[in-house]
Amino acid sequence: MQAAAQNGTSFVTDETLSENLWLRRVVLTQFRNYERAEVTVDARPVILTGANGVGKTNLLEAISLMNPGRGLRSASLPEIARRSAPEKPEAWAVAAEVMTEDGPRDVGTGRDPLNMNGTSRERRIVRVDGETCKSQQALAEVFSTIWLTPQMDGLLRDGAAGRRKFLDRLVLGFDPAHAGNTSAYDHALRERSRLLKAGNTDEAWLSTLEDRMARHGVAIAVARREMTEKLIDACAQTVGDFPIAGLALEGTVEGWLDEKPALLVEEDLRSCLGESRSKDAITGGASWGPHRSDLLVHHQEKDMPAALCSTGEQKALLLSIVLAHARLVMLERGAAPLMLLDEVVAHLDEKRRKSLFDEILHLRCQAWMTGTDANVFSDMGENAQYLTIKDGAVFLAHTGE
Ligand SMILES: Nc1ncnc2c1ncn2[C@@H]1O[C@H](COP(=O)(O)OP(=O)(O)OP(=O)(O)O)[C@@H](O)[C@H]1O
Repeated sequence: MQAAAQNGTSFVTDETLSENLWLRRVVLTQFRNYERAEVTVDARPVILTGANGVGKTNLLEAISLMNPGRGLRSASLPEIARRSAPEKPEAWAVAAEVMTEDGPRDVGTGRDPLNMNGTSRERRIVRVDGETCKSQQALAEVFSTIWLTPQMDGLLRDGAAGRRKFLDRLVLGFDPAHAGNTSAYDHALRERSRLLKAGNTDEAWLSTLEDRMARHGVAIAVARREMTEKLIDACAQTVGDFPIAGLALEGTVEGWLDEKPALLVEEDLRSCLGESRSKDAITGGASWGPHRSDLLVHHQEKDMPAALCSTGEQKALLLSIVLAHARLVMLERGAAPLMLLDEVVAHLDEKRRKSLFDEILHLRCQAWMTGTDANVFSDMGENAQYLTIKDGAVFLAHTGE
């Protein structure tokens, strides 16, 4: 496999490249349109083609679920189960063999047939190397994944929630504990809102929840700040034909961290939450905390906020950030993250497409890329492997020219 960028200027050199990380086998059971499908591949990038609706995105979604969170569609557990009317949605599972520096690892996830209640409290099962794990964090410890999908096209234009989620996924690539902090914070925030809305003034319970929000919230803000700082440097060294994305993290808690140590910021957040109870009881949510922060993105060369850029320019900015992140993960964890690029390539012009392929090959990243037309991937030649999907089965298509 080719290991050097042809015309990129990546700061990841051949000396810093080490073992790569890749999926060798993925098995889907009762997952969306798949009754059972098995895919075995090598370390090269994977090109997935097929007609509309054959299940390309579903396969990427299955891979994305082998990470903490709700996957690339933010789906609920019952929604994913294969609907084969008149039966009701049931259990589903995804399993994979991941090749890592430490050898092959087995990861798996799915809906627990013994605990299917369809409520938000239902949790998916996570298994790593045959052991059932207490939290999804165990998945992030094995490998990290980053994705871009057509649903993310409005990410730089729409509300801040999507950008926070995007940034949190980038943080996870470095810090598996971030998954625990975000879910503990969200849980405490929801519980506090519920109590306040119900007019409950139980001081001890509210203080406990606000203490949790302060501790996990400041940990989230610290991690997001560190990630943004690293990304600012990495984005400045963009490769090939991608624009430089200027980044800034906007948020009150992040601002406090510029001025004082994390422990004092925790105290400030705790007391602000305590003081805003009556207001929050009326407005819902919480007036303070990292759930109100935003990742601001700017097109440096045009000196233009990303939201005012064209759809193609916004996509190029997002890819520029994702590639910068992959280079950072490569340097810090020794292997680039898995990349899931759904319907991304067809929308790039030829120069950018080539830059993307060069960087993917340079980083030895197993990128899974989908499209309806295999021709747009022809520059990959034999550096990639080609799969096609038909009638719920995945086949090896051809080896590229
Ligand atoms: N829970 C489910 N059970 C059965 N089928 C489902 C379920 N959820 C989605 N599907 C079906 O899976 C099919 C494949 O969807 P998917 O989004 O993966 O297609 P795709 O190949 O990416 O298509 P496109 O090229 O149009 O983006 C769709 O026809 C959809 O209706």
